[in-house]
Amino acid sequence: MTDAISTQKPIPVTVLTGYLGAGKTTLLNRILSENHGKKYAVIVNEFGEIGIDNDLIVESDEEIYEMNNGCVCCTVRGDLIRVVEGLMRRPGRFDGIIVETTGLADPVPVAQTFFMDDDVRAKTELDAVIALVDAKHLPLRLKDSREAEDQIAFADVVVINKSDLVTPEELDVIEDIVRAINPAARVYKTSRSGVDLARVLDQGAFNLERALENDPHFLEHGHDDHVCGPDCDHDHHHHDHDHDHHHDHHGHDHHDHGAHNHGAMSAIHDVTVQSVSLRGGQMNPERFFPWIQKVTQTQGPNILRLKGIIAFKDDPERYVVQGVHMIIEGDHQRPWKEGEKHESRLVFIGRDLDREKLEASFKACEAAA
Ligand SMILES: Nc1nc2c(ncn2[C@@H]2O[C@H](COP(=O)(O)OP(=O)(O)OP(=O)(O)O)[C@@H](O)[C@H]2O)c(=O)[nH]1
Repeated sequence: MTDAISTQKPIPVTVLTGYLGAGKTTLLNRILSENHGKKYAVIVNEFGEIGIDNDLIVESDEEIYEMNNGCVCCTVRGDLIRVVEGLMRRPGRFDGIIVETTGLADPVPVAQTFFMDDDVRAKTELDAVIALVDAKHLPLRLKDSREAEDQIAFADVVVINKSDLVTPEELDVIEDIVRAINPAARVYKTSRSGVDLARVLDQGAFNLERALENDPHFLEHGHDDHVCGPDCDHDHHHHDHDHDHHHDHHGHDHHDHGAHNHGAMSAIHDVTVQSVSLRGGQMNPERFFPWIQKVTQTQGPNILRLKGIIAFKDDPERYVVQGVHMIIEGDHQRPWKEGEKHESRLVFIGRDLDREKLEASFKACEAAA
């Protein structure tokens, strides 16, 4: 038995990184939907406590493991090792592992995970770190977030996404910027994360030598304080330890691998980013749509990301709303399932958000009983 495991080919691991809203889940959904004959185990990590990301992943047979209680690049790294070790105990079940990190994560510690633990190191192989870039918002991001630049710098493959939102000239400038930050990466330009999957999966692209050139301490243990600090918790302002992750949807094999965050915040991460999670009942669309328009128009610069699942009164389907700064989009997702609670959830991630005001005005969009 042990021999059977030890002679197994290492499982390739793809890390999806990229700032909030750049298109990681869109790419993940393509990987899960396209007919490539392979099975992937997916590990998702998100920022914000009410677990909406998982609801935005397409239904598939794949097993999805979520880690919501902190950022994968710091507090939940031990969890990542445990999840991967658990997966390794079931050889043959899947062909690869995909890790979708939060938009605020530093990919370096995530990549290190696959070299740190002997067991994980023996059985997995970091295949490639893929960074998604939002072509429209990159210039802004480089001004306000070190994470955005770090993600590009460390990637093996950079997918410049949302090319539909910029002119061809602007897109060329974005490509130049990306190549200046990371001359070694393979770069693709897409909309809707429509890169050929053969260009992102099974790349054998992760280059340890380059990682060591960039950071000679890459393989050293106890390296955490390099970027994150041992106590880092992005969600520090407001984490209410709401562990209700709606485990039953999609019929996925969900595992809550939440690490509990203790202690003080590291000063190195972008501590100005906070999330505000709202819950409400059934909404009146005539109130909700003008409200969300107004919020994004007036507070757009501060809203790095918004996403929600809205229950409209008398609507048999769930409505998904998503946004990055002023750009929002929404659509029906699927019918409410029998017994599923018709409630609305909305998460804002950004800076200087007025929690009380958002809460009260969201509540005011509820439909009369
Ligand atoms: N216009 C346009 N919108 C896009 C494109 N790709 C994705 N989007 C939209 O951008 C929003 C964010 O996309 P996601 O794939 O959820 O981004 P993400 O990186 O997973 O976001 P986080 O997990 O919150 O960091 C969604 O509303 C997408 O539908 C694109 O190429 N063009």
